[in-house]
Amino acid sequence: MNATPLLQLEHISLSFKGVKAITDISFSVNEGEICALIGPNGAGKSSLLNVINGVYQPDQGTICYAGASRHRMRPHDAAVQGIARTFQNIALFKGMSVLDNVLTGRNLHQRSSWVEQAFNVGRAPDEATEQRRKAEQVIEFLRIQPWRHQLVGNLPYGLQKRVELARALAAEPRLLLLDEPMAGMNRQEKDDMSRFILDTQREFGTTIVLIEHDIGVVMNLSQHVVVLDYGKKIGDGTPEQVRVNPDVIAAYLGTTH
Ligand SMILES: Nc1ncnc2c1ncn2[C@@H]1O[C@H](COP(=O)(O)OP(=O)(O)OP(=O)(O)O)[C@@H](O)[C@H]1O
Repeated sequence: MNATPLLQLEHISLSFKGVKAITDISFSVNEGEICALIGPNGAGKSSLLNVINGVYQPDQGTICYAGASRHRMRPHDAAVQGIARTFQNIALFKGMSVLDNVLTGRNLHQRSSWVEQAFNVGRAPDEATEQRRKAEQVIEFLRIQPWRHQLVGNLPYGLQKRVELARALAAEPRLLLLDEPMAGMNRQEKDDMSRFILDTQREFGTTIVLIEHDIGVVMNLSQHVVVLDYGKKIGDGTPEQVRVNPDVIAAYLGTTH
């Protein structure tokens, strides 16, 4: 991991029809680190991820990603520049196989035209082989080979979450945004997912920003924790620093969620 920020949010504010969801939030995420966003329900965590990948346009503030500053990031530019994400509610094609879902993560790496693809000529055949090879690599990495030809909708919830991670990884992201990757999982599934997230960081050097409610998981997994409450940042530091921050204890850690 190096200490160069890959992502810097500066004075980001966001409101929905006049109701403030995020107020003046600034923090940096270093290249290669795992940064957890925590905070009670409605604190603004998902909204912040949506600002980072350009789904929401902030009212104020600047996003600096990979050295370029902008007031907003457009979703397509975010994807092209290597920002991938998963969602709180799984966003997969339930009627498609695991492999086909993972292949959709490769779309941005497609260079052949639709005509070449339709007639399987020119660049299309070689490209299809390469896309398939990359998708299979990710499937192997996340140990979902046994289910690769099964329909995603038939898989248990924990596996579907892993397929969603596979699709995001297939895009070969530089910055991976994970919105509650362990929501609804049992302890064993959470341990497995934690291991896959750590393996992703180690194997590919991916920078990861994740939202997670399980404080034990957050403390074990992340090098950096940012705490939000009512749309404001109330903590920012290492897990150890955040754990003893009185504002955080009062607002979040001291309460049952
Ligand atoms: N599309 C929207 N339209 C209107 N209000 C919204 C919208 N999205 C979020 N909000 C509001 O913004 C605030 C922050 O919501 P957000 O979903 O970002 O919080 P969160 O910390 O991710 O919560 P949770 O842990 O429950 O997912 C909440 O008050 C929410 O009701």
